[in-house]
Amino acid sequence: MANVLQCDVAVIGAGTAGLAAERAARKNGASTLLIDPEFKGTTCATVGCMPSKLLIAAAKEAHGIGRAGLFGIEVEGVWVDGPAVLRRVRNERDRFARLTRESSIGELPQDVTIRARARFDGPNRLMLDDGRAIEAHAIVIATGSAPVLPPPFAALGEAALTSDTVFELADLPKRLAVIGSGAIGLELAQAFAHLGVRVSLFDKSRNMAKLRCPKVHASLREIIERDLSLHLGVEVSPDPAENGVRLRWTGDASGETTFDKVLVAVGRRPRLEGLALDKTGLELDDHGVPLHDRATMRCGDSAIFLAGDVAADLPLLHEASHDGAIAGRNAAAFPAPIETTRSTLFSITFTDPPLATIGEAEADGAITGTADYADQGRARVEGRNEGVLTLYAAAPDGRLIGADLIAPAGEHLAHMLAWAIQREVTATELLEMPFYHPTVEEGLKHALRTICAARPIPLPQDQDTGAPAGA
Ligand SMILES: Cc1cc2nc3c(=O)[nH]c(=O)nc-3n(C[C@H](O)[C@H](O)[C@H](O)COP(=O)(O)OP(=O)(O)OC[C@H]3O[C@@H](n4cnc5c(N)ncnc54)[C@H](O)[C@@H]3O)c2cc1C
Ligand SMILES: NC(=O)c1ccc[n+]([C@@H]2O[C@H](COP(=O)([O-])OP(=O)(O)OC[C@H]3O[C@@H](n4cnc5c(N)ncnc54)[C@H](O)[C@@H]3O)[C@@H](O)[C@H]2O)c1
Repeated sequence: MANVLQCDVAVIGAGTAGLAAERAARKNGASTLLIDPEFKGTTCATVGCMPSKLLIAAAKEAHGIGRAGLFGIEVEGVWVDGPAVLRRVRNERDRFARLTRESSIGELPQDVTIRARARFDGPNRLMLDDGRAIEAHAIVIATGSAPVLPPPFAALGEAALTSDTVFELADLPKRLAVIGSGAIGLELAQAFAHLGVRVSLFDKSRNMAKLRCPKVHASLREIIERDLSLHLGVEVSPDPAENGVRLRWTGDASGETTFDKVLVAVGRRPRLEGLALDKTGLELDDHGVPLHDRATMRCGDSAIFLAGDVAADLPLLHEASHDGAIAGRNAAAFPAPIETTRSTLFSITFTDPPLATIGEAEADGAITGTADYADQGRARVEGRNEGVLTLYAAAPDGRLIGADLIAPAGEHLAHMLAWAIQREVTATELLEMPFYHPTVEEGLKHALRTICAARPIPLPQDQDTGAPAGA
């Protein structure tokens, strides 16, 4: 039996979710094993959040210099050193990955980490690719997700990039096609465009980033079309060409052009292949993902839990980390279920300006209020006067339930709104809060007052209903 390891909780996958699950299970008194073939650091640090934000940071600097003329500042002789930009992205990325390995992974107790690939051999038993087996009281699956690369793009070889390979480029391409206008497509297409790459962005859908508010979508479209060539509602087919790729598109528009590289950002699939889920007896949904309860992350009435992107609920970093904490705690407490209230749904896409979707858009009798940032005081001062914010509130009291926005300082506005929505604050109550002048937060007042006027809901007593210059 030397080749059979025993533990209370086995966690498959040492990404953000798996590390959180192992930590939570151990903190709750369980003996744990954490299995990963590589332990190379998380997707976030190696090929996800951090390298993408590093590229965006470089793009922001380059774009800022281009805007200096607006303020009467002339800058000459500027050029983008592509290899240097990408070197910094990789150097900083490698530092984040190393710190993750040294702290989150390196400081785990001895004998917790198992360097192997796992698959199920029964609901409580795993087989490892090194020949060993693990028997566990409960098991957490935290194997993450991988980019989808449809066969016609896979056939292009090195000319087709995904988020796994794009940060390895030695230099910026001259002409780049980006397929998919979700979070990855929008962020990277705009960043490359701001770094001087000629970018075309394609999507088969007419709606970018699954946006709910048509006004916010129209504003996003206007902003994106300033930077690059946008083709929505098209089917794209690629062919290899000398030194690149020939793309043809048909649908709402048609055309063909040659690009040096194609970045494919058409979504990510949960990494479930090779896990032999058939040995678990779990019920799967249409996409092969085990049915599970987001309040406990437990799959049916089994001792198996999901955490992170593999659950395919909300493939976001803070959700992966929360999933892991919930799954690990519940796995340690198994079979006693501990229900957790999930936080307000919330995603930010780091375009310039940032785009965010928060909470719910629709409810019976939902009221909306919109703020336009095209002429908002502080936004105009900064030369960043563009964007739209739509707030959703529930009848009858104007409780805030959601928002869609693309706005200057949008990531900060989005946090403030997500926190207010989670606290079930009403439009009246938010208007009672102090608003400093001149700030982009003042732009919210118009949307909040529109919501109050729509019902009508009382405006706060003793508050001026006017507006200071440009607010
Ligand atoms: C380009 C990009 C940008 C992003 N930007 C953001 C952002 O700005 N903000 C945000 O919130 N989110 C962002 N995300 C999403 C975020 O990175 C993910 O939601 C998060 O990293 C998922 O973590 P995870 O633990 O589920 O998966 P991972 O970190 O991928 O961990 C899964 C682990 O499982 C291991 N594994 C797989 N199969 C097995 C097996 N059979 N046996 C053992 N181990 C296995 C893998 O080796 C891996 O270590 C971005 C993603 C991408 C791709
Ligand atoms: N800032 C962030 O939080 C951030 C950043 C990057 C990624 N992420 C996470 O990573 C996930 C994956 O990102 P993503 O952008 O790859 O996926 P996505 O699901 O967000 O968007 C994919 C897009 O590709 C389009 N598409 C699909 N097939 C296509 C085809 N054949 N031709 C043309 N268009 C096609 C879809 O219509 C959709 O608009 C996101 O859902 C997000 O959760 C988050």
